[in-house]
Amino acid sequence: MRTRIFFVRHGESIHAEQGVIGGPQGCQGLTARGRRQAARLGRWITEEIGDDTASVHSSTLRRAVETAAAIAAVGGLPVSQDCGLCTWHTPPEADGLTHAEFARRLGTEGGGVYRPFQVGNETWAEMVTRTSRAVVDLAHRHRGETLVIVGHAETVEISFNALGLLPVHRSFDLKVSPASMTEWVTDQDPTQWPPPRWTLSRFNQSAPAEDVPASG
Ligand SMILES: O=C(O)[C@@H](CO)OP(=O)(O)O
Repeated sequence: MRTRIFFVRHGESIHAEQGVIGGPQGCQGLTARGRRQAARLGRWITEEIGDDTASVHSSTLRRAVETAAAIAAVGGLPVSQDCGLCTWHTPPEADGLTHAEFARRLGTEGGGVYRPFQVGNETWAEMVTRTSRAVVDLAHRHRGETLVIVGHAETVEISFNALGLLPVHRSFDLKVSPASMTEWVTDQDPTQWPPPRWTLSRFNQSAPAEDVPASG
């Protein structure tokens, strides 16, 4: 029994171009380039899935929902949303602010792994637990299948905690590009105790270039 999870970071997004907090209000979805990236990613991932039973799961934020829809559309895959897969649950009053304004209005001293960097924000440890729970629940429900999880830079980073069982605080950074794919695989049962051993088989990869049909 093989269980495979493709973690995808959404395509280029309007909130990143604007440099604002992209919560439910601040996220305006993908840019035109981001939509093209998502469609290309969809064609690549659909090919990689082959004949496996597969499903697509995204965070509830528009940039991830649009990316997931584009991927699911290629192979006619079922798609669902889970707020457990969202990036930081920032306070509502921060949604749509620039990062500088967020820090100015709500920044607080003594932020760390278990304390927030802004008043009312989630802590890193809380997000690791919330996202890991969502990922592990999906692996349980879909054991023996292939899952596409479409989220954020943090969703991909936290796959190292959820599946690789790294400690909550990492002593190195991970670069996760928009429209990238990271793949984890296990031949063990994801519902077993002690936890299964997963293999990180690809990290932060972009869809390969496609042949452009000759015109005329
Ligand atoms: O919300 C964001 O701006 C970032 C946070 O690092 O995540 P992503 O761009 O991947 O959604």
